[in-house]
Amino acid sequence: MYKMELQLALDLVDITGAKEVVAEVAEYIDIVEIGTPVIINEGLHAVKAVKEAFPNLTVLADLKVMDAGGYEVMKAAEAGAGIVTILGVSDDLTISGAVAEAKKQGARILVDMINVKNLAERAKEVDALGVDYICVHSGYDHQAAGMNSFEDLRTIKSVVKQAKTAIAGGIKLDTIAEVVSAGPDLVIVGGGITGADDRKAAAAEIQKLVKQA
Ligand SMILES: O=C(CO)[C@H](O)[C@H](O)COP(=O)(O)O
Repeated sequence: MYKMELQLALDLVDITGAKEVVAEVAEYIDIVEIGTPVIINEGLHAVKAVKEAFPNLTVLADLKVMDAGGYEVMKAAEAGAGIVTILGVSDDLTISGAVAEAKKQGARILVDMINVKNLAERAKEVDALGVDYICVHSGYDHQAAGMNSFEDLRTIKSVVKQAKTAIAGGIKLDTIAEVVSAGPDLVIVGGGITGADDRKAAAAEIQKLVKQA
């Protein structure tokens, strides 16, 4: 049965803060992302700590790997990551190395298409490499310039045949309905939950819309 998933992205916290936020909203999310800034600051210890504290949640390590795909995936999976991110702009060898290692480790690969220029063409290529998710993403710098990835989601949905599709970047309560109606398999929300006055209520409301899809 088709079931859209919700991922909480944690970017601006340390390990203690990450565990506090997840404790508040765990019942509403399917996947918890340990964001790139957290891993830069804390290392893969953050992935390990969150997985140990919430063993029933899938933990995504947002490593945004660009090279040495197999090695990086191995280390993240050993720390407890169920999903690891690789950049779509990486070489095919990096992506296929990551996919092969993920298979060995029982983990999955999400390819982040941030800053990919030839989106439809690259999405087709990445799909053929056997990745699990292909994610369109407006990063913080794009968001600050008023951009989003809603149209990009439609583009990849029209060409991707095997992988699940995902969307990230600035999704909030006021845009979640539009995102959901475009039909991604995975919706990634960071600040829309972590920056809300009532994080639990925001997560509950976003989850409701995601699960109604
Ligand atoms: O990967 C990221 C930034 O590079 C973020 O985790 C992603 O954009 C989701 O966070 P937000 O909803 O706050 O934009």
